[in-house]
Amino acid sequence: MTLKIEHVTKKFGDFMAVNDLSMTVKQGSMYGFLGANGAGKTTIFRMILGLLDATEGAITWNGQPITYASSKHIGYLPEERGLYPKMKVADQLVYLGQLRGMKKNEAKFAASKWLERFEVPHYAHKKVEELSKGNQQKIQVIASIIHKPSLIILDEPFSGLDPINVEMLKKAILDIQKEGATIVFSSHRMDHVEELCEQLCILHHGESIVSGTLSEVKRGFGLQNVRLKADFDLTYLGQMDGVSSFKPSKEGGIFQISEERTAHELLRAALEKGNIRYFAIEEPSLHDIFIQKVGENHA
Ligand SMILES: Nc1ncnc2c1ncn2[C@@H]1O[C@H](COP(=O)(O)OP(=O)(O)OP(=O)(O)O)[C@@H](O)[C@H]1O
Repeated sequence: MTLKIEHVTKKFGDFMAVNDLSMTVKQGSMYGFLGANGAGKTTIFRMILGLLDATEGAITWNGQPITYASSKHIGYLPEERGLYPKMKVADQLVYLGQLRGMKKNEAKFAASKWLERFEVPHYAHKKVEELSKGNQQKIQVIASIIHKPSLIILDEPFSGLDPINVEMLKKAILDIQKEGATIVFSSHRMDHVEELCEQLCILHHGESIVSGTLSEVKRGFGLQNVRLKADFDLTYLGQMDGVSSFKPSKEGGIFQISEERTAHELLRAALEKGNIRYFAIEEPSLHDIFIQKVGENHA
């Protein structure tokens, strides 16, 4: 069961929201979409789910387009959260579970299990509107996974959650993946994608500007970071041959380099000047890659 997106384009009138996007998400993997506001993430999710028609191209799950009939096997956390504010939490989860083919008892059991897991069992009999935004978000996440879907699409699942709840949700998502689900999510947080996803794509104005496994993306970037801390100002080293950029930090700075020998030259040059307190060659973070690639493609 593979999710395949093949040469998909979406136009709204003359506006190109998604341009010739192709990708394959393997069964049981976790795929992350990164992109600035308006990059096209939600539009792609809606097309995957069949809520929007692609202008061109095809999207299939297990070889077939997703339709209402297959929706029992799909979980979706929409960007615009859509719970019934006046309905009680447990009643709502059971109702939504039943809509996706669960028996009432099964849905009740699953609802209480997830409410416990997300540490909100005491809200079961409260109306959704009485909950804080973050807790409503947790209920909405439960609503999208309660029926044990095999494909789960989460549009910014971490937004609005505090750090404790972010960790709780990450762990839950990883456990669901371990049980075999394929998970696709969007986020503005690079670290979440870096930590969770095997594959990712950076979208910019509806086009994929970087995609692949995390290690392919990092290797393909071609630059590494050298982090140096010293008792003196390192700015002058930013001019050295082989250094493509220098970012000063509190006690030193980060140099971007394309060849490892430049790292050793930097260290040697710095040691000639004075005392070095820290030296490390680091792979680029997704944050570095995002900033650089989106910057290069900025229209
Ligand atoms: N129904 C629509 N009609 C016209 N334009 C639309 C429509 N839906 C989306 N767009 C446009 O398509 C582009 C992509 O929007 P989309 O919501 O997919 O972005 P996104 O990456 O999810 O952004 P965000 O991170 O802000 O949620 C935007 O420029 C948006 O204005």
